[in-house]
Amino acid sequence: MATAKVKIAARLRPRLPGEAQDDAVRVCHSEPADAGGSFTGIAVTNPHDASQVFRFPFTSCYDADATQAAIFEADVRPLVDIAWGGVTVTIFAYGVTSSGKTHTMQGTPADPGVIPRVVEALFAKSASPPLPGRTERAEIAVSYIEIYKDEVYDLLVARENAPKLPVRENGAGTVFVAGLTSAPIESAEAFERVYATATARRSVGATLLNRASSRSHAILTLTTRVTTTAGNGGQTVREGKLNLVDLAGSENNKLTGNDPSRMAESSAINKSLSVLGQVVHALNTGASRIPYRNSKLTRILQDALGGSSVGLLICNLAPGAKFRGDTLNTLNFAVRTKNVENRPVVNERGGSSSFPFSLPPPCSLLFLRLPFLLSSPAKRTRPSLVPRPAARLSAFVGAGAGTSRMSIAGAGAGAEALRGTEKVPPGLSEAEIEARISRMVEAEVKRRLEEERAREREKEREVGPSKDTDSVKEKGKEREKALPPGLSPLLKRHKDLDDELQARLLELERKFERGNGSTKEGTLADVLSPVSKKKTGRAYVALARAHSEKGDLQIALELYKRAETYVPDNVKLKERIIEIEWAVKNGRAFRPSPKRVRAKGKGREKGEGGKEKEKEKERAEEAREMDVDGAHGADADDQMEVDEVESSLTGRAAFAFGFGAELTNTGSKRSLVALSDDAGAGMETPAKRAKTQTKAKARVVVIESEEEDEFVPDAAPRKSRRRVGAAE
Ligand SMILES: Nc1ncnc2c1ncn2[C@@H]1O[C@H](COP(=O)(O)OP(=O)(O)OP(=O)(O)O)[C@@H](O)[C@H]1O
Repeated sequence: MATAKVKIAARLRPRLPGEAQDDAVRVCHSEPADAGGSFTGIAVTNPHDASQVFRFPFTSCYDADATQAAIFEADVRPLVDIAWGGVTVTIFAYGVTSSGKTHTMQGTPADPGVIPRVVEALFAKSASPPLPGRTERAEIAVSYIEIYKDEVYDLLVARENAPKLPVRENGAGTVFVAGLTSAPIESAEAFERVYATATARRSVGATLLNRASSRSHAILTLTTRVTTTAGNGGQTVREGKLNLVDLAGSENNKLTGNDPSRMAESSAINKSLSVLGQVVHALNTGASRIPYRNSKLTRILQDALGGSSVGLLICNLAPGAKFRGDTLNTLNFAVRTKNVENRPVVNERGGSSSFPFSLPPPCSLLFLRLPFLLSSPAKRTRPSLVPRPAARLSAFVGAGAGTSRMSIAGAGAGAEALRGTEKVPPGLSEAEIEARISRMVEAEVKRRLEEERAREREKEREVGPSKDTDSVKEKGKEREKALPPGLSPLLKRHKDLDDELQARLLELERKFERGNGSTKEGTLADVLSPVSKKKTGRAYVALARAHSEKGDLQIALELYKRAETYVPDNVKLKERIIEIEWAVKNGRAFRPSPKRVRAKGKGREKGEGGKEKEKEKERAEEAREMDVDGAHGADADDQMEVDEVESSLTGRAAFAFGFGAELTNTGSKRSLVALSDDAGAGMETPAKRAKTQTKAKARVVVIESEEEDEFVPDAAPRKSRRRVGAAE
């Protein structure tokens, strides 16, 4: 079956009144490129080094002057034709808050966006005459949901009557929203009325960046069913679908000025976008488990990412340095999404079609005549299409016929192991089933890690004198002895790394030297708990740092990339990788690592010894600065969960970076003070925010006076750092 990659279109919105004019983000159309040839795409000046420009090549790029019609004609209309032919098409608008997603998808009555234009195009198609000798009957229906704080609501139903809808999977593996209404529409005008009423129900709120900011993800689905009757009476039915998705924007809570209730929304938005980034990352790295189930958004969009849909990602960009960090995240997400491959199928029944017929989801077949605009909602019927839990679980653990995406390292055997461990009584809720599955996976991973450790210990016993000593001190000495030359001083300096982390470092170093890490790690990372992933990522970062200190940039790069497998959302890590890649590619020395900027006079130690101590702390804390954060040890799991949530709440953590960006040098300069705008997002309580603001002020002063500081770490204080500080 043919594959189709997700297409990307990038659109830069015009400056809004009050926004500063600068060239930080530019649309380039066939501009001369350094290596000859021409470049079309988006160019962004590196926030940390004005002499570098990141280039993101895209064939479809729209600058601030581009019209809604231009985007529709070039990128959307061809997809309408495809959907009409019986294929599922998903178009989603993605970008930071206030970047123009709703403007692009919805538009205004005077300047309609993608959605009204698609509807108009569908009705134009239904009115066009069929081929000679045939008759054609077209039916179009709409459904419309919003995902608000990870709950699904039907926007075609008045909110007070709209329950949270469950997301289900049918026997064919198709994910659908159970009980969702699907309203037939007879004309573009009828659609306008339904759409206007439904859109007014969408959760919208004011933030500092957008007076009408979407607080939910909205997915409008247009289902088309075209029945063609040939002269001999033979009939074919083609059913296509257009999912038009207006995602809520990732939010930097420093810029949005969100109050606590907005922050709760923001948290849900950023979390689901983070999962979206993880899904794309998992698809790109060929992971055996794609985390679709980690959010309703990704579960519902499953078909669009790695499924049977044709996809278009409209990447909305806000102009200027203020949004530059988010713009880079958006573009890197786009670069990664560009590599996601789908396998579209044509949904056609009857006749002599040579295409495979795939069963459409039950809801889209309903074409319910809905009384929702006219009569009492109590009379509405919501057919339950919920499969029996036991059946779903058996598919989940590999018993079904090819419908399961879930597997753990080692596939079949693991599935067997899981199957044997828990029986699922009928009548369990979805949440209970999920919880059981998580427990089983965790248990299985733990078992495997223990097995692996036992094997390692066995091997060590075989090859040399026993390293099993009673005291932790002696263990440490053994490790230092076993380290490759040049690394022992590193571990000495890293006194604050706990015993477990040191063991990991050693283990990872050995694995790396043996060159057997990569493929296995890809699968391990799939199944490790978030806490374990973070610990492993942190170990890799510390090791990478050691190699970069020795000047082994290539090895350091490799190790940083491995760290990324475990912590794919870590923005600072991605930035580090980009910087080293650039240094390696251009044969340059790697820049000094980012300094932790401290307020003058606070915690700063004088003299050479003080400086050295400070430097050591910086080295030891790099893993934490990389946001591979958290306290150490078994008792720290809660803390790490908190840190993980905090990290996912920052808009910057929400996206998976890719490395499609091409870096070039320019001679442009910019003010270092402006970095404070890009310094990253933090999701803070009011008390924490007050502290952060105080720190941020101090930081700006330091930046002005320390010209060599190019890197500003997140200002938000982290509990793990405080804990380390207390131990020092
Ligand atoms: N291409 C454009 N031309 C003119 N105005 C635009 C354009 N794109 C966006 N805008 C304006 O920018 C503002 C923010 O746009 P919009 O609400 O579409 O952003 P958004 O990405 O949907 O934000 P959020 O995620 O907060 O909902 C609006 O006032 C909108 O009218």
